[in-house]
Amino acid sequence: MNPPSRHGPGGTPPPLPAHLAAPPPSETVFEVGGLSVFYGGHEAVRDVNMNIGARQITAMIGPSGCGKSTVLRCFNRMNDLLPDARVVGKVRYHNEDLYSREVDPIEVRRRIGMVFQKPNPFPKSVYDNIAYGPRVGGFRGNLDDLVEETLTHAALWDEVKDKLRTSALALSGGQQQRLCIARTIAVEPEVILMDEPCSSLDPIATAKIEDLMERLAQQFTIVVVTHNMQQAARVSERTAFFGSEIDRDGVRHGRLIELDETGTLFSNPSDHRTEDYISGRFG
Ligand SMILES: Nc1ncnc2c1ncn2[C@@H]1O[C@H](COP(=O)(O)OP(=O)(O)OP(=O)(O)O)[C@@H](O)[C@H]1O
Repeated sequence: MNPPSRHGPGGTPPPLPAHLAAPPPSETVFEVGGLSVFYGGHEAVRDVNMNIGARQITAMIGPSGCGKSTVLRCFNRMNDLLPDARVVGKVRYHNEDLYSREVDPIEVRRRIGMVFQKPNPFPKSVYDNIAYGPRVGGFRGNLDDLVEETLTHAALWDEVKDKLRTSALALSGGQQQRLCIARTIAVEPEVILMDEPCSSLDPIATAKIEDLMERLAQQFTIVVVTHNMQQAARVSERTAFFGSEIDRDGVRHGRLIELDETGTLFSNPSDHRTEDYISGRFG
């Protein structure tokens, strides 16, 4: 006997109330329009247009030198720190111009944290790596509690709870990277940018970071640059594929070729360059 249809005796779904019929509008955190970045006279990446949705992982993939890290650094104005870099176009964060004169880049980097390719803990104790940012930010609560909560959140507490006063540099590479992620979330950012966070780690340490990323994405918006396509496929909801083009005068610049839901981008890309890259024919 067939189980009773959830749609009622006729099997036809009743129409949904209007307010449920449309998918909820997803919140956009970053809106990028006509973004180009120059290093001196060299246009590293040209005319990028993309949106980043809240509380999901967006991966940026593509061959070396096509501008992924350059674009990632635009999301928290890290390119400001490079004297030669010039950013043209629009980067809006919650509908505010991130590059407006009124915006304080230090506050931008607190709200939009960054984790780098090579773990770079401060040469301080495990405890102080976490406590440093909140202390500088004037945190007035119980620091011990904050350190424990943050390390627990970063899935590191059990491994380091007896080493809180030990130098962070004595931890393994994978632990150091999770400590750097913990240090980033200790100041309660909204966004975490990750630039190839697993490239120096072994597969077990990589798996732990990927698990952590998935858990953190329930609370934080994550944008990750990765060379590892499997990693992009495993962790991200959306993937941006960057490639490059050569203009008439023979100069190469990076381009965003395609951005889509990760499943679609890998199974049914709309641009042949994406397909060539993911099938290993290029890059
Ligand atoms: N600080 C810099 N000064 C000058 N040129 C730079 C700088 N950083 C990057 N570039 C150049 O900008 C272009 C894009 O580099 P970027 O590092 O953003 O690419 P990428 O896609 O992240 O590469 P990779 O995957 O190798 O990290 C390259 O031609 C690179 O040489």
